[in-house]
Amino acid sequence: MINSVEKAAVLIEALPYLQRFSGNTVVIKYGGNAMLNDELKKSVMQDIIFLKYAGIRPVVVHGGGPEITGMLKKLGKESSFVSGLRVTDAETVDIAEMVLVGKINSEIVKYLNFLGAKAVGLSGKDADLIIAAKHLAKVRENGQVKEVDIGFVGDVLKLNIGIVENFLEQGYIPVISPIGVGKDGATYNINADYVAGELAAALGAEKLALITDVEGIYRDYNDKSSFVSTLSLAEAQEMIKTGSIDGGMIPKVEACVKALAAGVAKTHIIDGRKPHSLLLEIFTTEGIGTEVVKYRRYISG
Ligand SMILES: Nc1ncnc2c1ncn2[C@@H]1O[C@H](COP(=O)(O)OP(=O)(O)O)[C@@H](O)[C@H]1O
Ligand SMILES: CC(=O)N[C@@H](CCC(=O)OP(=O)(O)O)C(=O)O
Repeated sequence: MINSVEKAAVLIEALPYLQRFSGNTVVIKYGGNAMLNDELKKSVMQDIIFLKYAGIRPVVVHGGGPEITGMLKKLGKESSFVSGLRVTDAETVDIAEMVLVGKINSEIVKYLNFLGAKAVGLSGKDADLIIAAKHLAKVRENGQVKEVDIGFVGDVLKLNIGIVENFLEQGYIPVISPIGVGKDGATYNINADYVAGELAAALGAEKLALITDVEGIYRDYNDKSSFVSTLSLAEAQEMIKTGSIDGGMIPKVEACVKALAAGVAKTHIIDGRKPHSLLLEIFTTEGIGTEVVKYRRYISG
């Protein structure tokens, strides 16, 4: 057990971060792989509430990939992914919407409210928050990049961010599902990382934190000693090019790139399997995940 002096030291270590971030917006992407255990879910929810009561304005974007895959499986449909994105036919987009908006979003909202927040759920359809356009997946073949149609998968074309700003002004925690609506009237399934990156950019957030189920980024995913705690934007982009960042990590890094380019100060990839990883990353000097920053010389914090 830590003694009272050590307890006070932990609180004092947080002080400069509380001073710096109070009043600022932090976009948190809560990935489906970090929702699979009830204890950890509780720890993420508590961390979000902590941020709120520390004067920060949290905005939550959630995923739910494993739950969508599970529901599709129950209905006899196998899932397939191209460059980390789900191949989404008309039936799949309906199921994705039901799982994301009907189940996961409302569970998160319920949980945050139970813990003492005022949380409100939004899908990209509410007040036309997320206008989407069809995404063409990029596949590398024999050194060439090819575009592939993977169905009702969307990119964020435009965010009508006013509804989120209004809720933030009124003290709510907005909880957003990655479902968008196209100008063609179709519903689009959007990777939650992309939505989080775009929201962080549009809100002028201080930070983007992507909570997932790996420690952070490895230079070589098969070599766990190759963990990197800080990456520059250019290094991260190079790692996508060379293939050392692959699969579900691609949209995360692309989201970081989008946010950093728009002026977000720091982006973080955090291990949701570690209790209170969000608080540790934001309020301690060392942090515990990978931070992706515009330039490596950025002063830590
Ligand atoms: N270089 C890398 N470092 C860390 N993870 C990587 C890397 N390359 C690919 N990945 C993969 O990215 C996954 C995280 O993405 P994903 O499973 O989509 O998470 P989430 O559901 O949280 O969005 C990791 O579990 C890992 O398999
Ligand atoms: C197009 C696409 O891939 N959409 C994702 C949306 C959910 C998501 O992003 O969930 P995670 O964050 O848990 O991976 C999907 O269908 O799985």
